Amino acid sequence: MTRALLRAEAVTREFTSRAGTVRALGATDLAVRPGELVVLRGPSGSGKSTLLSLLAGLDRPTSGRIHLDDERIDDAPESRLVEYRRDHLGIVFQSFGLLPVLTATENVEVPLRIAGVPPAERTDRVAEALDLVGLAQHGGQLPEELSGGQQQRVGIARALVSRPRILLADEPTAQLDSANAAAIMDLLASLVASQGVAAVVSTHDDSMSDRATHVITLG
Ligand SMILES: Nc1ncnc2c1ncn2[C@@H]1O[C@H](COP(=O)(O)OP(=O)(O)OP(=O)(O)O)[C@@H](O)[C@H]1O
Repeated sequence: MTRALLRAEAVTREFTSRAGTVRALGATDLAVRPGELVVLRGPSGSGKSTLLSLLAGLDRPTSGRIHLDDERIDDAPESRLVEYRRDHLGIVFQSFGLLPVLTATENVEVPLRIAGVPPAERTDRVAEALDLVGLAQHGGQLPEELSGGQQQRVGIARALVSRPRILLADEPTAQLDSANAAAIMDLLASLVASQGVAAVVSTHDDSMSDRATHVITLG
């Protein structure tokens, strides 16, 4: 079996305030390989967002380890985590995270502009990414001119356009009706398999677990 690309071992996260200590995430193991979709499920407050933040290097565990290949990222310097996010991660947001004044094409182009990809290559890669999510004909539309499901497709195209090795999504279907939610999960599952991305996706909705390679239940 291919080796795990991203691995968490016995990670926990506690937050301490004057009111006391809250255990946001109990000891959790996770491993995801290229082409796999790991679904995180569990009730509200069970630690799904906390775990995704740790995997994204946006927060650090209280105990436990996180590896990218052979490299520990839980204790890596912040400068390395910035590179890790830039070079390896695509992130899909619950509320889509699109810039309202930019068209679908321009939104998808943003990560490539930041990465300094030349204009001609940007055009090709944005067209390819919009095509992958079934929006080849909608690139000129603003987010407000698209349905919620279409906006999330733009969000997925933007996450994949930089060809990340890892895709993280925190409740990407929470703002969609059940038909659109199912369509987005099917799309994510097929893209993960076809693009060979290692994906970790959280959801409240147990029916989404059908698309998973592995399911991790928190809480
Ligand atoms: N910065 C923080 N300080 C204190 N407590 C926190 C912090 N972040 C999260 N928590 C607590 O940790 C627990 C887990 O939160 P988290 O947001 O990870 O859950 P979740 O499973 O993603 O929930 P939801 O499904 O509602 O998004 C909750 O009890 C939350 O209140």
